[in-house]
Amino acid sequence: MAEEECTHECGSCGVAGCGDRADAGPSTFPVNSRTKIKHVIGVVSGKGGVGKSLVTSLLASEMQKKGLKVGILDADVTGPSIPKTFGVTNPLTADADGIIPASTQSGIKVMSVNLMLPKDDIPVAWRGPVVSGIIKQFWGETSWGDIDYLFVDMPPGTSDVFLTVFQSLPVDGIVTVSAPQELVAMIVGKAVNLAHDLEVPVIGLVENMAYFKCDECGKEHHIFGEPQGEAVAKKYDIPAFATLPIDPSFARLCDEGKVEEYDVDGALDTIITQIEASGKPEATA
Ligand SMILES: Nc1ncnc2c1ncn2[C@@H]1O[C@H](COP(=O)(O)OP(=O)(O)OP(=O)(O)O)[C@@H](O)[C@H]1O
Repeated sequence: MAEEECTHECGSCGVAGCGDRADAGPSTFPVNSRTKIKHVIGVVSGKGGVGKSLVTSLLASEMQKKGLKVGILDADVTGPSIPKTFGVTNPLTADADGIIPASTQSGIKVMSVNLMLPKDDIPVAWRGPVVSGIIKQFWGETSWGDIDYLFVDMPPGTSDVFLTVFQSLPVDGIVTVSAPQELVAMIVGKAVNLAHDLEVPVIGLVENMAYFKCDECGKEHHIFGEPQGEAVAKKYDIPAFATLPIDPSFARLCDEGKVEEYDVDGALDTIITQIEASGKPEATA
């Protein structure tokens, strides 16, 4: 169910995305004067640890390599991993116009709560309304500049952050990430159905860790069971589908903060083509 239990006391309620609010709907949160974001793409997974942040990072890197202007809003506020994946450690700064996002080696702009903490191992244990407030700040108080595609790395599952982002930011569509286990596919179905409830198009499905290719025999082994992403994509009418292998170099490059150096060798092209094809003319003016 997409709806929160509503007390109808909007003034004291922090659930920014509640459908009963008078100000509900896309673009509820304004942007600052130095921001022009054309398209917003959410990256979601029904379950943690399936590679959602990796897929966000790879999609962003691939689109940046194509010459597009790309940003990442790390909405996984309690488990932020984007700065580490890109090796971004500089603390955020601000000027009179707003917060200045960090920049990766290739120029992807990044906003993440980890860039606001004095040490990156300090835990963030905040309730939903506070987390929603942070996302609002990342969206509205950041001087993003010109961005063609802003990727929003969502927390896993379908928490109230999901509602905040999808009802309050002008999201063009979502890319969902799964791994081959049946349970994960079932949980992805929940995220897809919620996106449908919120009228957010599902652009693509990436089945991560679909196989492991043996260096010696060249055979593909299905470590986590038979891939089922294609069937899941068909079942939910998701227009683009892609797979990524289990590749130890992903983990190594993420740990070293060098994810931009990975060459996906066209593996995400179907998703990228669909992202480019399905964008609304313009998300914010
Ligand atoms: N295909 C892969 N091959 C090898 N390692 C991978 C692969 N995909 C992800 N990993 C590794 O698994 C770990 C979890 O990945 P990631 O952080 O992207 O997952 P997540 O779904 O975003 O997790 P959470 O939702 O809990 O934040 C990372 O260390 C990442 O490098």
